[in-house]
Amino acid sequence: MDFSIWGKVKEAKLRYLEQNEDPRKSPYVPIEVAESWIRSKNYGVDPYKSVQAHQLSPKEKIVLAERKEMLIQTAVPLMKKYLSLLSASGYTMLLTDERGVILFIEGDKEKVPEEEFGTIVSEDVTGTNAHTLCAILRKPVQFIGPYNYCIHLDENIVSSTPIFDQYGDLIGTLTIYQLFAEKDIYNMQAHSLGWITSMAYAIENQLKLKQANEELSLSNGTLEATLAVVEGGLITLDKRGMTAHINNEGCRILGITQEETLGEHFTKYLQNDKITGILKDGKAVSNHEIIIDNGETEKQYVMSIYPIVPQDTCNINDKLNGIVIHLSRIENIKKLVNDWRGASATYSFEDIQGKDPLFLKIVGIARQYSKLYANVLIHGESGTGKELFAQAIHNASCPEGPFISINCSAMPRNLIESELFGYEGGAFTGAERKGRPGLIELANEGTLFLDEIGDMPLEIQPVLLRVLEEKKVMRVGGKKYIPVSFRVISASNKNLNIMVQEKTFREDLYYRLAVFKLQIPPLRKRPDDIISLAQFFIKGTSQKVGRKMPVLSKAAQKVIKEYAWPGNVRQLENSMVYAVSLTQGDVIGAEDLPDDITNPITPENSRLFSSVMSLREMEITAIKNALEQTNQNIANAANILGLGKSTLYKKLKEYHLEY
Ligand SMILES: Nc1ncnc2c1ncn2[C@@H]1O[C@H](COP(=O)(O)OP(=O)(O)OP(=O)(O)O)[C@@H](O)[C@H]1O
Repeated sequence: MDFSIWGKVKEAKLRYLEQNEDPRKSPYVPIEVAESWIRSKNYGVDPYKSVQAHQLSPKEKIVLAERKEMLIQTAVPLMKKYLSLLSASGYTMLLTDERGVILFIEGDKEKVPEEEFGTIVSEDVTGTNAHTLCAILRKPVQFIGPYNYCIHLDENIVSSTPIFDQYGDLIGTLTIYQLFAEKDIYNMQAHSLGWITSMAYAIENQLKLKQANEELSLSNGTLEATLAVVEGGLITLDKRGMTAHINNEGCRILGITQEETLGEHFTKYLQNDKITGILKDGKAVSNHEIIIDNGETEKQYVMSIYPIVPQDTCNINDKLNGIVIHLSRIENIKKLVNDWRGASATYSFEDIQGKDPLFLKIVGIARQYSKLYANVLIHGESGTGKELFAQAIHNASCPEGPFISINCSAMPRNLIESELFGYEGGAFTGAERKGRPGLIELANEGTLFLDEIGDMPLEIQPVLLRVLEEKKVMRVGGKKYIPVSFRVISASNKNLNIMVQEKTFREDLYYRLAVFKLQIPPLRKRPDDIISLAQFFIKGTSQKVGRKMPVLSKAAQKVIKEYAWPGNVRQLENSMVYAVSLTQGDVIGAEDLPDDITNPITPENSRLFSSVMSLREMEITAIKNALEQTNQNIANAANILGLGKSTLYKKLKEYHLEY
């Protein structure tokens, strides 16, 4: 820099200030400086006033301190260090933000105006100065005193350099200035621009490093947080199969701690061919069923494995960096399946109506049973409410678990085994490719309700017994056992004790099922409940169809009280639905009740019907004959009868016929 022009610049500035002579025409004034003088004049800056800086408001200062925290923390220690190294006095260093607001000032304070954090020293306030010009030009500048717009700064020499962030955005300026009168000026000033540009460079590098570290720790934190909330176990292995990461759920599933797994080969805690496979061929595995023994229990999980490959890789075999294993509880999937197939219990103990003392005692016993996780056998005539009790017990003990109901009499014999136990892919002709879990597997952690258990085929009984004893099930055609835990509630209207004596039901299975027994009394044995139950059903039906609840006439009450109700509560419910639908007015008369209730077949009047067979009897006889002729073949019998197979099953159930 040529310091001999000092006086020439001073003169040019005075001519501009006093005679308004265009400074751009002076050969001694750089064009950027001349233009800045013109802007300063237009801003109304007074060049003869020594202190004219403004302060930010206290609130603005707080915001600024937060915004520039990282820059201040990085730059200030460096500035202090450089200043302490300078033996000569008379130096001042200034750090500003990109708008020209002071962030830090340090040095020979006696010789510079008293400025502090938050002071605005921008071009529009203090006129042309080195740091604002360097910010405008986005490059280092060196200033001789008279370049400054204000006269009182004429004796300074200043070097300013911009500071950029990692994205190339201007975030501040670094300035060093000294008084012209100081000794050794040529020598020192020649170096000062070099000092501050290298300092700014060092600040920028440190900032980049800090920012990169911050981003890394943010992304690490995000990853950790994500892995912690992800449902299921997550394990990351490197390409050699060594464990790089495992989340808490993963540890819980495997029954191990992070310390035991990290850096260890996966085979130490999880033996699986699929994992070995993907480490070799890099091919993802999705939804593979797996059984894991965590040292205490064996549980079923669904495992998916994903290869980790660089984003730009097409051929994963060459560049597998590692794999991510995801383990989720199979119960989540089963729950979904059960929700879809409506495998849940709707009734609870509150839904069981009745005030008969004997009946209430049974409800109390059932409540006790629900607290103990043991199998229950419910005996009672058809329609007495056996399933209602089963659902209530289930809901009182494990409402979250599935309630899988199986009607043993309605299930086709040839399908019962695969329905109950499931099957592996290709186990038999017509089996699905991937196989299917059975109802017992789906009942895991819930209740398996075996309705009409007396109709469970004898050949299936030992298999069911084994499942109940060993608490594990093997699918048809399968090779491995799947652990299961469920409560069996079975129901029967047949006397299983007699069936055991007649050897049509296995004794060992009977004792497994009948840990607790419930005997539901028929409706005729609790006459006090008949009218209240009838009214309960009338009310429910009227509400459903949105009409006023009709009253049960005295005559109707007499009829239903005297009737024997062979179909029990179900028959009473159906009769009340019928009566509500038939009644036009507000009263249900005896004539509104179904015929079989008002004119029951009694020993006295049965003679009238003896020569004529009822439709029901005719159907039963026809079905029996067809089954006999076809050697119990349902498909052929249905063919002979001109019925669909499912209709025939329904009728067999309805008439309680064996096949
Ligand atoms: N005490 C009761 N309170 C209210 N409703 C009842 C009661 N008992 C039975 N019901 C109703 O009667 C109908 C038949 O009950 P449920 O199906 O439980 O009988 P079940 O003994 O299992 O019959 P089945 O032996 O024919 O399978 C259901 O609609 C049930 O809600």
